[in-house]
Formats: sequence, structure tokens, C-alpha cells
Amino acid sequence: MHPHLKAILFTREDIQKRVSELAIEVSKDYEGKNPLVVGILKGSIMFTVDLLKELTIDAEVDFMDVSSYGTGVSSSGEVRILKDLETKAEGRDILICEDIIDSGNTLLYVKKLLEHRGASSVKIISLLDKPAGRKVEIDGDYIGFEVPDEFVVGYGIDYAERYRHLPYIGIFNQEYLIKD
Ligand SMILES: O=P(O)(O)OC[C@H]1O[C@H](OP(=O)(O)OP(=O)(O)O)[C@H](O)[C@@H]1O
Ligand code: HPA
Ligand SMILES: [Mg+2]
Repeated sequence: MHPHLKAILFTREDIQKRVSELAIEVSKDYEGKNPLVVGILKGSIMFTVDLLKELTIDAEVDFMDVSSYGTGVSSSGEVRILKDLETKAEGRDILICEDIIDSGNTLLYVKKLLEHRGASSVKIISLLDKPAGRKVEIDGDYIGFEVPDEFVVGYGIDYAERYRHLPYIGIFNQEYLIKD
């Protein structure tokens, strides 16, 4: 385990197993459709790629980069688009692919935006859900795991851009917070 973590929540194997289960569910629900999977950079990189590899339906992928955390551990509430989709959302069945739903600010913003652009349907898949963090009303349609009210990192998820490379997900030890 990385020395800056307090505990491991989900091992590489736990994640692989759950991603496969989610891919089966998604493939069944989107049978005969050609969904646009929208990965939200950067936290969802590993999840988006691993999920795509296991889908048994035709799917396309595109990415949006949105950010609201900076170097802190709580959402600023202000969501900024750093990179927009290259694909037209209009008329598409969109599956937003996220790593974590915490306050809900990011997903509420992205979901509303894609609906506004005329998507036929917009659903959310998130590997993690932290219900205790919620500040706005939004739910995922597919959730991998629920997590406690702790700051988690690994498998794409960062604290101040660190720990994304870890193949497992754990609880960040806040003794290692960067103080400025
Ligand atoms: O529900 P919320 O409180 O909005 O938090 C969830 C979002 O915050 C994190 O992204 P961040 O803005 O840190 O950017 P990153 O994905 O590049 O790390 C995470 O990857 C989610 O996208
Ligand atoms: O628990 C978290 N960890 C890392 N990034 C996050 N963004 C929202 N919640 C979290
Ligand atoms: Mg982040």
C-alpha cells in the first residue's frame, strides 16, 4: 500500500470484477444501440478504458475535461469546462462515465448541459458513489461501489494530481495534505 494511504478500499481484483459486472449490465441495457460513452477527465480515465474493453455492444467514446477541485479536498462548486466534446450530443444516447459522485456538482452540470444540447438520453455510470458528500440532487444509473465520507484516491482518482496511477482505490491520509 502507498504510504500516504490510511487503508485500501478496493483492490485491483475487486475493481476488475465489478467493472465486468457493470459492463454486462450496460451491454444488456443498450443492446441494439450505439451509445456515446463520455469519459470525464481526468479521474475517469482508467474506469472508462476498462469499461469500454468489456462492452459487447457497439459504442463510441469521447471525453470532456471538467474540473472543480483544484488542489483542495472539497468541491469549489464552480465547474469549469477545460475541454469540450468533439462529438455532437444531439440525438445520441449518452452514458457519462465518472469515477466518483461526491457533491454531485460535476455530474449535475454535465448532465444538464448534454440534455440541453439535445441528447436522446443521458445516463450516468460512476465507479464510486459517496452519498454523504452530496450537495445537489443527482444519482447515478449504474454504481460500482459506495464509499464512506473519506477522501479517496487511486485508479485515476487524485489528490492534487497525485496517486492516479495506483491500480487500487484507498483512503488518503490527510496528514499528507499540501498546506499553502
Ligand atoms: O461530485 P463532485 O463533488 O463534483 O466530485 C466529483 C468530481 O470531482 C473529481 O474531479 P476533479 O474536478 O477533481 O477533476 P479530475 O477528474 O481531473 O481529478 C472527480 O473526478 C469527479 O469528476
Ligand atoms: O474523494 C475524492 N477523492 C478525490 N477526488 C475527489 N473528487 C471528489 N471527491 C473526491
Ligand atoms: Mg480530482
